[in-house]
Amino acid sequence: MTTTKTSIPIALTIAGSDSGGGAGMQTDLKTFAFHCVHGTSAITCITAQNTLGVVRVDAMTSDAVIAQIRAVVEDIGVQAAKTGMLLNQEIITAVAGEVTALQINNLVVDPVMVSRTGAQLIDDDAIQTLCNQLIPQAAIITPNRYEAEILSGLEIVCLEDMQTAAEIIYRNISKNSGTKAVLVKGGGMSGDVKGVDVWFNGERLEVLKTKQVETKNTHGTGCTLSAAITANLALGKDLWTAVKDAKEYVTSALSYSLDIGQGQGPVGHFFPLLEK
Ligand SMILES: Nc1ncnc2c1ncn2[C@@H]1O[C@H](COP(=O)(O)OP(=O)(O)OP(=O)(O)O)[C@@H](O)[C@H]1O
Ligand SMILES: Cc1ncc(COP(=O)(O)O)c(N)n1
Repeated sequence: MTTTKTSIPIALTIAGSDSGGGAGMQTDLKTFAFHCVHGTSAITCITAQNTLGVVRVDAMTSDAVIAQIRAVVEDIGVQAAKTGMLLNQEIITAVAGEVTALQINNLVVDPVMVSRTGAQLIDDDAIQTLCNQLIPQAAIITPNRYEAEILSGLEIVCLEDMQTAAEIIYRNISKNSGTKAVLVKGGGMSGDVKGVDVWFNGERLEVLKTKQVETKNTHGTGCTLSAAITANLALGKDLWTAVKDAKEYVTSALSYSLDIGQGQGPVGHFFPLLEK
């Protein structure tokens, strides 16, 4: 029997584990797989979590996180990477150092701070480190409504606020960095703006709108979106196309969200295989 050598783009997720399989690393790897991108991972922490919320968080040591990133990059190599839940200052400093040292390009930073269920997913003193050390190395950052409020210092209640926040965040981080764009996500908004995102790249302010999906099962939408952007960058798409296509993907996955557990279920990553 002859074997075929298959080449495939590689993406890395640096994120926390969600035992419920709805957010974090598990979601990232499913999203990479859907896009036919080989997924690699560096676990930052282990959450005991389900559709109702986060019960417990255990951090990895920063040395363990560094070793995972090096093991992947030095042997396999990555075309794109994303960060999710980084939890504490030590881990953020370690990840930022490795991104610089290993020259990891096409970095998507999902500045995970607060979960949809209200659980705090980062230590208070770590937010400044995230802003100073990691975010400036990102090609794009993807804050949700609450993270955008923290990063911009603005209360966000309408589309105009989202637009102003995107501009403020971009201007704050682009001074000394290579960050190309900010995407403020609207899953946490209400009314007509729910599910509407705002993109700003220093020149173009765009509103990204697909269809609004009526579902309570939205756990992990942010992780899915940032992982899909990462997969698209690994596939060689330009940043804007990567974001637009990722937005379409998350909308389709939301349309097939999974009614599991007693709380907020996850999205259906492999929707073409699911029967309505
Ligand atoms: N009901 C909805 N209908 C359509 N799109 C939605 C809906 N809810 C969220 N989205 C989209 O999902 C993506 C993720 O945004 P969201 O604001 O939910 O991120 P997040 O809060 O980081 O997600 P999570 O923390 O749940 O992983 C965005 O593109 C957003 O517009
Ligand atoms: C490990 C991990 N990473 C990220 C999130 C954010 O996702 P959500 O806001 O949907 O809970 C999470 N809950 N858990």
